[in-house]
Amino acid sequence: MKSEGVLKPYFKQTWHIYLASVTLHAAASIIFAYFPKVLGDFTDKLKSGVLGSHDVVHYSVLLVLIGAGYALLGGYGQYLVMYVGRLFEYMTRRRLFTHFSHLSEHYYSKNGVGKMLNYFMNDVTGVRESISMGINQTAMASMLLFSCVGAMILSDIPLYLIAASVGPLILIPWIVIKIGPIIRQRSRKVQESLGTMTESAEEQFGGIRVTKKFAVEPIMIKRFGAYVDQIKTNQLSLVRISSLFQAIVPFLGNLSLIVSLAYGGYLTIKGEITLGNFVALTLYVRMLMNPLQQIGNVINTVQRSRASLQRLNELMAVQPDIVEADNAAAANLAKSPICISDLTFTYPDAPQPALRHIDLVIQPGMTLGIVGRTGSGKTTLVKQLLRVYDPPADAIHIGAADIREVTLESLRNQIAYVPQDGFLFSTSIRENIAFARRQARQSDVDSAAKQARIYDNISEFPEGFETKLGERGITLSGGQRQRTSLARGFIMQAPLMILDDSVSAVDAVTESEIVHTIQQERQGKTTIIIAHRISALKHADLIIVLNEGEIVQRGKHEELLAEPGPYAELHAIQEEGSQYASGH
Ligand SMILES: Nc1ncnc2c1ncn2[C@@H]1O[C@H](COP(=O)(O)OP(=O)(O)OP(=O)(O)O)[C@@H](O)[C@H]1O
Repeated sequence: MKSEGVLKPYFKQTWHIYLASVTLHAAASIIFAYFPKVLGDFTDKLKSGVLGSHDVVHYSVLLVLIGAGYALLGGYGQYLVMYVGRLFEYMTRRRLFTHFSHLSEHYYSKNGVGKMLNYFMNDVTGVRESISMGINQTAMASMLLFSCVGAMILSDIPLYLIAASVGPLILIPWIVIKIGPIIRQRSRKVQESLGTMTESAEEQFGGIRVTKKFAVEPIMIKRFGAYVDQIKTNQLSLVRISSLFQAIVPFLGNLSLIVSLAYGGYLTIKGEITLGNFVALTLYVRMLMNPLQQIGNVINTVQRSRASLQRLNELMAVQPDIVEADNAAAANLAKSPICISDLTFTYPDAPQPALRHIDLVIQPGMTLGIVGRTGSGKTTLVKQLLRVYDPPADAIHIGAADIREVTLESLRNQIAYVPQDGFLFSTSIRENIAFARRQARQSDVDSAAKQARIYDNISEFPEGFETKLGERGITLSGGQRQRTSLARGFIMQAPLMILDDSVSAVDAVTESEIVHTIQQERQGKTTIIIAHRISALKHADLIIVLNEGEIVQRGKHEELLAEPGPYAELHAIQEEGSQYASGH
């Protein structure tokens, strides 16, 4: 699959609007180029004393028509190009978001959210400026240049006078070529430092509670201040070169004006050109200044946005790590066993495997418990079943099919994965629970909430299930959050439910109620429970103990208790703890 980049699909859709806009700009510029000619003719008639009152009316009407035509055509052309510019932002942000949503977890673990936001905001806007303001001004300016030079050549103004007057202006493109790359390089530095600051801000806002608890605000402020300082330094260096550029261009324009006034004035006094031609020449030179300056500005903007465009195109070219196989077929997790054989998995760039030689069969309908110390590979194992990371070929089969040849949609629709820290969105509790089942009835939401033992808490909120969470709403406690995301898992009634330490933040009594519900509600359906507390999984049909990516023990609760090993040790520690807690 080849990426089309961001501009190609956009221009495919909008080229006719651009064509209309450029045509309107061209027409406006041609009309406007008549302005000095009309004034020149007027001056000549005035000077030769043949100007009658009907001539005054004639010239006035002509000037009004030129002004109105320029404003109407140019204005409408401008509107069109601004309109398509906004369309670019809209289209590109939508495409970027769709693309982001297909990228794998691995991509996100390597690229911070701040970087993504930077792509979304600054880069898209930067490119939009180039292709709306840039194209608009380039079209307008080049047409005006073309028309002015054409009109001057067609008039009686001698070519050598035109050449001398316009000469300094010709230096402008040279200046642009010299200074442009420096501007581009400095601008890239500004963008990079902005990206770093956004990333840091995002992380620090995310971790603000931790910062406050540890009272380390001054350190964080200082660290953030360093990023802001870096932006200031980079921006000042950009401003210096841009200002130099912005100053040289008008200076050259004024130089042209001085030459045309001095040399043109001299030739007029000598009678070699008419006064009308002198007036027209100075007006033309004045008129040429703006478009040339605009072209300079546009080149500046385009230089700056080229880096943005490059970043966006590179991003659109990133291929998701997990892709659907051509021959992918839907899996049926309700009927097919999951067979894991000799699975060894290493994270990209990791020095050693996170899972080693895993052999396991998960029969449909069974409950599997997974225990193990932190970092032993529990989450990694279930992520392989979700294909968050792809396992090696032939390592996991669902029925007869390799999991890599199963459609992602069928897999993810049939698995309810409840992580330890399920993310809740800033919307109503109802929408959070019915996240994967948008059409769920209220009765389904109610029963999922009851199963997750969160129903009573929600009912106590004045707005019940419509209570908003997050920035614009209330904040749930850690345990309430966990149970809300547990309800989100229950409502799916999926053939496979994975509880990844999903009741770690609830009290022991509630946990045992939830475990009891799981046993009842999920009879006949496959459930995987990852837990640190043995009480949460001792009812499982099979329990595996992971250590450093390997299965070191497997069996039922009683069997594992009977053999010496980490399971019995963990049980002893937890039993001791609970006896101590209950005062025995
Ligand atoms: N995205 C990742 N990239 C690289 N290494 C990772 C990634 N995620 C986890 N690991 C590493 O893989 C190993 C297993 O991690 P995993 O999250 O599976 O452990 P876990 O048993 O679920 O731990 P916990 O009980 O703390 O949740 C750890 O050494 C961890 O550092």
